[in-house]
Amino acid sequence: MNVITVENLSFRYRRAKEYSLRDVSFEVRRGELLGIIGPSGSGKSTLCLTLNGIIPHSIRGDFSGEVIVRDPGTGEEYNTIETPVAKLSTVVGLVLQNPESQLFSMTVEEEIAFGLENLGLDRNEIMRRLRWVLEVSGLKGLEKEFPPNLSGGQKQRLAIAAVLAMKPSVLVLDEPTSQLDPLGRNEVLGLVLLLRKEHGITVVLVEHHTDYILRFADRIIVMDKGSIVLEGKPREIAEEAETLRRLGINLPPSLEISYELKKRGLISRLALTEEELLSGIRSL
Ligand SMILES: Nc1ncnc2c1ncn2[C@@H]1O[C@H](COP(=O)(O)OP(=O)(O)OP(=O)(O)O)[C@@H](O)[C@H]1O
Repeated sequence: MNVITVENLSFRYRRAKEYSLRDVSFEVRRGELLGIIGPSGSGKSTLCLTLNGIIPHSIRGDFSGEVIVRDPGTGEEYNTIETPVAKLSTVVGLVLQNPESQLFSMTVEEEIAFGLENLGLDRNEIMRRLRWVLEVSGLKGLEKEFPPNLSGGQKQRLAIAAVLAMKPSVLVLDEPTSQLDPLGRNEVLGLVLLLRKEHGITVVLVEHHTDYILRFADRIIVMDKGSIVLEGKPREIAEEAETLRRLGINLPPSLEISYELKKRGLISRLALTEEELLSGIRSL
């Protein structure tokens, strides 16, 4: 079942000369982790903003095509053009690159409760959801902390927790680790995996660390100049290493090395991870 269906979507920001999205069509399937990669300026962030209606409701421009969001709980479908962002956000939660742009409360728990109060939920339900997201995001014990005092990884986990509290079926994360050190990055990506595996949340993840996407995504979309240029399973995308390189996408060392070995006929299978590379080399 598709939770999001994008059909022939094109978008040009107001006053921009060029289209940032050009005739983009794809679907997000329930329960999957869909990775999106592409060079800078290829339209990844713009695409994320269309998935919960921020484009075209808050950011305007020339918009054509459709984004249909389906709530897997109720089976209801929403065309983003006709549905307010507040409604769409209960199905599709969007986490931006810079967590600070999403945090504005005095304490961690207020930050999480804020959106819930706006949903008009009763006190008991707010407390239930608050306890749940604090637990899963690993922020328990930090309820009274002032968000700017948190580490980078904790801030981003708080931004995810605040979105998660709305109980979305789909989490869209736009380069959530780009501002983080490797420790923070692992914290955040670990949380994303946990949400998907243990809480059945569908994930759309834009990430320039291709190693993570190749290792954990079920499917990958590659964007260039506002269009989808490749789509497939990680192994299919890895086979296109030449194209990825040409687009300026960084390949993980295991893929670079195994690609060269395979080209020379030394191994038969590309390595998506270091473990796969080592076992390929051992069998040489
Ligand atoms: N608010 C805006 N107004 C006008 N043009 C914009 C705006 N935001 C982005 N663009 C343009 O749209 C195109 C796609 O940008 P977008 O940020 O979606 O790409 P991206 O793949 O997310 O890049 P990055 O990896 O650097 O974040 C770029 O040419 C960019 O300059």
